[in-house]
Amino acid sequence: MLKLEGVTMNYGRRAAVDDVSLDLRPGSFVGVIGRSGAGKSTLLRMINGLAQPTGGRILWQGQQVSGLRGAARRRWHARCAMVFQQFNLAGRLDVLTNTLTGRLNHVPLHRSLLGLWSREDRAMAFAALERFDIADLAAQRAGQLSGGQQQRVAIARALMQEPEIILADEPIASLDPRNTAVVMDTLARINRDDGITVVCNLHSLEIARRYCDRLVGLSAGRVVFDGPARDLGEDAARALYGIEAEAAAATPPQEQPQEARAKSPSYAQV
Ligand SMILES: Nc1ncnc2c1ncn2[C@@H]1O[C@H](COP(=O)(O)OP(=O)(O)OP(=O)(O)O)[C@@H](O)[C@H]1O
Repeated sequence: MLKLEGVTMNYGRRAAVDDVSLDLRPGSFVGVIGRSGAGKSTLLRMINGLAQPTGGRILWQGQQVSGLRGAARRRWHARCAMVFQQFNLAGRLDVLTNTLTGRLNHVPLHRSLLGLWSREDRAMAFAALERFDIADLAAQRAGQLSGGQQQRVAIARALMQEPEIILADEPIASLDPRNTAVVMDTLARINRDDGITVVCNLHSLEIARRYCDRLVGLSAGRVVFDGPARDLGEDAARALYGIEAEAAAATPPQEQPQEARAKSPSYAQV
């Protein structure tokens, strides 16, 4: 169980996240929704430990994971992987190396610095890439891939951590509708097949409704909705998104033109 107890993040006198208490069941697929600035990213960053709450605490399986330092914090990072909107891959490195960096918390530093990955780690990385239909891209530079391919590499890298939770911060915000479906299907697969808890910040209400078994709606840092997607009525959704309601209800935006699209012959592969 991931438990948040009165979690708060103040920036100056302003609360980005305000007294949030939640119990998230292991193996669930939770969508965090709300308008821009509602506190979604801050909430995920606090769960992962990239930011420390100014109030309250976060527990995983009964153990406090907020306020950790040093090795304990690094161990929590390994169990709680993060996927970002902009993929955060090393664009000049090949796909296989990017994927292997997910093992950094499992191998001695000198081995990773020298690129001395074990045969087992390499096999694991190939298996992860194969699972997401991108093993044929293993030798390509990550920066040459399409957005959808890069996000699948980022998810493969996250899996290499052998995490219990994946936190995805707007993972589809830079993708076109087709890649949006591929990436969301990938997250749904690892949630369903591996039992990994997925907490996903989403701007699109339609996508959140389609994929998540539970929605948490934030407004000005506070939880204003918490329940199954089917319980979120149109009026509540409109109140949650305010003037962004039309955009949130629509299908996701078109992918931004990418440098990679022109350069990479593999773009057509998705
Ligand atoms: N490092 C920071 N310093 C000061 N204020 C911050 C910081 N990070 C976030 N905020 C503020 O906290 C509030 C919540 O931001 P956050 O990024 O969590 O929202 P969000 O719901 O993820 O928005 P978006 O969908 O636009 O990414 C915003 O008002 C933002 O300006």
